[in-house]
Amino acid sequence: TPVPDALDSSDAGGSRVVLVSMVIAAPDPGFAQLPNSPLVGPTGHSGRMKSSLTPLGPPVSRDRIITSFPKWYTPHACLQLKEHFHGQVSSTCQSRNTGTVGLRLSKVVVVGDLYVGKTSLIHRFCKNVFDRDYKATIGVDFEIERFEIAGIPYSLQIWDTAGQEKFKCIASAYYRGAQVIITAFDLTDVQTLEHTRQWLEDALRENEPGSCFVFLVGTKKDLLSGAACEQAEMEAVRLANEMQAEYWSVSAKTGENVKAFFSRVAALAFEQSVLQDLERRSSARLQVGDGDLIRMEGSPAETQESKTSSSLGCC
Ligand SMILES: Nc1nc2c(ncn2[C@@H]2O[C@H](COP(=O)(O)OP(=O)(O)OP(=O)(O)O)[C@@H](O)[C@H]2O)c(=O)[nH]1
Repeated sequence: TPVPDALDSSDAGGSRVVLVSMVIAAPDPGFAQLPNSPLVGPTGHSGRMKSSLTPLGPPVSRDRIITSFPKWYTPHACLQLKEHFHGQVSSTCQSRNTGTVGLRLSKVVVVGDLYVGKTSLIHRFCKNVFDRDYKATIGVDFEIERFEIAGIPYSLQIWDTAGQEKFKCIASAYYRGAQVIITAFDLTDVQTLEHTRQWLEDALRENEPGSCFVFLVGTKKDLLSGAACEQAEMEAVRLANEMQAEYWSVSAKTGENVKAFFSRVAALAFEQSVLQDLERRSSARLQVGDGDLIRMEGSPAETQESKTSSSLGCC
């Protein structure tokens, strides 16, 4: 999977211009390009891979430490109802036996119509800022957020994509390898909710079936009264269930639910990464340890036959 590296980001005529280039593929989609890896050059922009990402860097900030499993927003549209980490994950973390998970950057892609507030949501979480002025994203941009989950370092690489139709082809090149897809819509604009289906379909097309967690996020919660918000949420929850997505309402302006939402994203992605790592390691052990595991393709009779004919054909 090609790993894009943002090179430059600047303001130009009310747009955030982000130039991107491709660098050599990472071995596994979503797997960490180590921040100090020679594959990643200096970027000089907000999405730069900071050297502080190395395990020897400074500790993560206190509000990125997750010790108990973060709760859903509504039980009517959530990916998991449980309130604790998976037992196997807890014990693996306690024994610090999480393999490569601590070096992992899980890819999160944020999609949705223009002006719904994707950039604002990411900036509120990553930089704790809110900008009232609209600057359209051109292409893509990313931020990296470091967490400590159940005592293990973990990072999310959060991709902000352009909502404008004319940039869709650039943005869609970055959907691949996503562990999490966030489809955002504006709670005050029902059309943007309707469009989330298409955004999701486009993002899923670039990924393995069943490999992504999907979130549906209603933005600009501060602009709605309680009753209007409830009405909009009802529609959104119905659609979230159709999409098999977890639903959240947030406000980048006030910060409401923003941290809780990304903590939930990080915890779900982390738990899945640990479980996948355990599975990978146990199947690797089986293949190395079990002498019977060199399997022959086809039935024994076929195998024998092909062996015979091949040896007959040989001079
Ligand atoms: N009141 C309010 N305004 C918001 C909120 N989030 C975003 N906005 C405003 O909505 C406008 C669009 O926000 P952006 O974050 O740039 O939207 P975007 O989805 O990234 O847009 P594209 O980059 O074109 O895809 C800006 O003027 C923001 O200030 C919010 O939570 N509350």
